[in-house]
Parts: sequence; C-alpha cells; structure tokens
Amino acid sequence: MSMEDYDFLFKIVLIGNAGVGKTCLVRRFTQGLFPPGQGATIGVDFMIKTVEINGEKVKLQIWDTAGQERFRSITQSYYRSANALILTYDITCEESFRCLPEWLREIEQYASNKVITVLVGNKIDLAERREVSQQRAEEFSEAQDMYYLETSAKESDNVEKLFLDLACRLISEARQNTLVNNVSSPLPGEGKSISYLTCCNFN
Ligand SMILES: Nc1nc2c(ncn2[C@@H]2O[C@H](COP(=O)(O)OP(=O)(O)OP(=O)(O)O)[C@@H](O)[C@H]2O)c(=O)[nH]1
Repeated sequence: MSMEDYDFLFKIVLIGNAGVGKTCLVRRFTQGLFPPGQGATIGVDFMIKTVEINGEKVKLQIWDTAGQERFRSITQSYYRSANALILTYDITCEESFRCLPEWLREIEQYASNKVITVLVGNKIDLAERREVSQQRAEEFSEAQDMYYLETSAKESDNVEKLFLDLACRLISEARQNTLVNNVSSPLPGEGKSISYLTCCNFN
C-alpha cells in the first residue's frame, strides 16, 4: 500500500495504569491474538492497522504507552498529536479506576483540546473479580464527557467495536472540521452514499 492509499489517517494513543491490558487490546485489534505472558511495555510502541469504513480506507496509527510511572515523561510527549486517547482501567482493579482523575489531568495538560477520549474498562471476562461497577464507571465518564465501553482483550469482547466506533467518530469530527474551515469546498467523499454516523454506537 502506498503512503497515500488511504482516505483518513488518525493517531490513537492508549494510556492508563500498568497492567490494565493496553498492549493486549492493541494486539487483539491489530493481530487478532491475545499474547501469552505479555511483559510490561517499555516506553512506547506502535502499530498500524488500516480498516475500511463505508468504503473508505482509514489508517489507524495506534500508540501503546507504558503505564509505569517511570516512563511518564516519555509517554506524555505522545499526547500532543493524538486525535484520540483510549484511557484504560481494569474493572478488577479499584486502584486503576481511582487513578483516572490523575490521567485526566495529564490529558488536560498535554493533549490537544480537540482530542476525543474514550474510557475503557477492560478484563470483563473476569466478572467474578469485578471491583468497579459499570454504573459507577458510566457516571464517571458522563461527568467527564467521555464515551465509555467495557472490553475483554482476552475474549475479544468489544475490542473491534472500540476501535471502529472511534474511527467513525474521528471521521465525523474530521468532516465537521472541514465544513467549518472551508464551507465552500466539497467534502471528501461527497456524492458517495455514506452513512458514517450509523456506525458510531458509543452511547
Ligand atoms: N483476564 C484478562 N486478562 C487480561 C486482559 N487484558 C490483559 N490481560 C492480562 O493483564 C496483564 C497485563 O496486560 P498488558 O496488556 O501487558 O497491560 P498494559 O496495560 O499494556 O501494561 P503496561 O505495558 O505495563 O502499561 C497480562 O497478564 C495480560 O495477560 C483481559 O481482557 N482479560
């Protein structure tokens, strides 16, 4: 595929405490696997996946950051150019949920004010060990104006949905920006029958 062979390019960055499953979510989505004995991420890693949404090629550049505190200064520098952030916690780990306000402060400080943030509660396959109720997380995400989704990287539950819904959101935002910035020029893809809003099911 040549460099230009896509209609949209978006940068998505995963953040959140160590061990919540960021790497596994990325691997599940990009490679369709749940890696055994996944070690902690050192610094930052990235993967690319191109998806087709309503006939358009969307290239997703997915950055997986280390959750460990000691890498924080490295990972912060990746926020700025992110189109979207996936803020992840582990539903079986109260501590990872309690740290969310700290992560939101990081976002406020380092990310663009246009960034789309999705809150993800991972590891729902471990339902019997749940420490954070869905209702609590939903209330938190609503108060912070974030989308919320629960996933299992292990069971491949909602992982595809997470990234594809996010891509749809990003396309929708990009189109709106094009409209606002250049009202007279035709939208990319105008004339095609596109119903991109129909695949945005966060709420
Ligand atoms: N049961 C279950 N375990 C998971 C799931 N996702 C990740 N894990 C496990 O959780 C541990 C941490 O997963 P990682 O993907 O490395 O977590 P991370 O957030 O990338 O961690 P850092 O790289 O240290 O920031 C591993 O032992 C995974 O096997 C899930 O959906 N269900």
